[in-house]
Amino acid sequence: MKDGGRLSAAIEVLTEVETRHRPVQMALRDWGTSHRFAGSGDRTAIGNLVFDALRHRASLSARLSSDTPRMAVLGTYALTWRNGTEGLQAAFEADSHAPEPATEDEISALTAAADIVPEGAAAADVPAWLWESFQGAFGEKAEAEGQALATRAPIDLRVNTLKSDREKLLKKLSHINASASALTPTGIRVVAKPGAARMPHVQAEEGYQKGWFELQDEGSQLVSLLGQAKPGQQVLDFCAGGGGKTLALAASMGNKGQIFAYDAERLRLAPIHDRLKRAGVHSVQVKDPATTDLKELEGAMDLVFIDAPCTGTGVWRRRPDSKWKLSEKALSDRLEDQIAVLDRACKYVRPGGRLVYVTCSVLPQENTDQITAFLERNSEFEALSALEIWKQVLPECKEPEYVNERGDVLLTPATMGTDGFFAAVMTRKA
Ligand SMILES: C[S@@+](CC[C@H](N)C(=O)[O-])C[C@H]1O[C@@H](n2cnc3c(N)ncnc32)[C@H](O)[C@@H]1O
Repeated sequence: MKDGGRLSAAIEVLTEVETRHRPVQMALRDWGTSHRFAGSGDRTAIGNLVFDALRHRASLSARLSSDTPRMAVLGTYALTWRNGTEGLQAAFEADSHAPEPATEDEISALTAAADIVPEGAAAADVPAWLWESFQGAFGEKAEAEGQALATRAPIDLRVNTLKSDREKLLKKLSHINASASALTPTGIRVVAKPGAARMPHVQAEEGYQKGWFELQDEGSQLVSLLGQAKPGQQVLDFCAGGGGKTLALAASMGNKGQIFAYDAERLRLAPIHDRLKRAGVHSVQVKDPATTDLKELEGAMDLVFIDAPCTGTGVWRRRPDSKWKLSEKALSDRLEDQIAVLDRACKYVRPGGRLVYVTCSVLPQENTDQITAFLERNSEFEALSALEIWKQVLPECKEPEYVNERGDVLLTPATMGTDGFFAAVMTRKA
């Protein structure tokens, strides 16, 4: 396919996503199934156009004075991908599968857009109703933080130290331009490429199949380390889901001790069994909520790790469609979930043990405010400084820029090059 056909496909897919509210991955997959002639390069280019259009949906609408999927895709190709209106017109002319050629009005809007600088929520590509929260979190840097959340994310890998080491893996992965991560000692990064470029399929690598590494954002790796999980400890991963943090905790513990991996939704736990096997982890007991309660763990855990259900505003780079789907109702539901999870999970911490609360959100309501309210409700817990723990476990690493009075930390793409992650550490008074 040429670029004209790819533009046409991207408009079709984005229309499906926006008018029929289809999940973007599903809409892309269905398009691929009904257009079998499209090669993998075409699918990548179409996906990149759709994802980039979603990442910059608000700023494109403001700059182009149009909300249509067609203009969002044309704007992505001409402006974000820097092909210009000439490049766009050339793509129309060179391909009989191209969409309807751009009208004069469309070309003038695209030309004028180069000089239009949106402000506030639109400049930051943040939904307008969340702009106040963004400003609360970041003040003057709110626009820059929103813009960083609208960029493409790298592929981050966590070296599984139970089976491999970073030097060895970097050699094995040199053909995909993998390099050592800047912040974590066990991280490997493949930087994002622009335009229609394809990222490597790391799950096809021998090292992935053999469990030498896991796919995990560097921010997620860093907050896992703040648990300071040690060999021989008793740990409850209370919102274990697919087990990303469980695996990181097991590696920190050198496979020694016991991790109980629990999640309220048993289906979310399903992938964990294969992942544990592949990673060679044998220190984890999966606790199925349908068949077990956690009574015997009450007051007995050295560490309870809460990777809380949240709005996921910190991972908008990877899921740009979720940014525009998020509603006030969903935020208030997640806030309720977080209160329930904190109040339930804290019962399992032994006196003197630790409670770690993590979200992949940057909103103060889900982070600082949630911990302030928890500490007010539960006087037997007190805060520890996550920043001080950061300095102990990551002595070589740059420090997070956003740290609240308690020492809770917030990582962001703009400041740390990671997804957005918040972490607070507390202890049960002995
Ligand atoms: C952020 S996800 C966990 C991701 C996972 N830890 C990982 O690293 O792959 C949050 C999880 O919390 C779970 N959850 C929501 N409410 C819960 C509750 N009341 N008790 C326990 N888990 C809950 C959800 O099912 C979801 O799997």
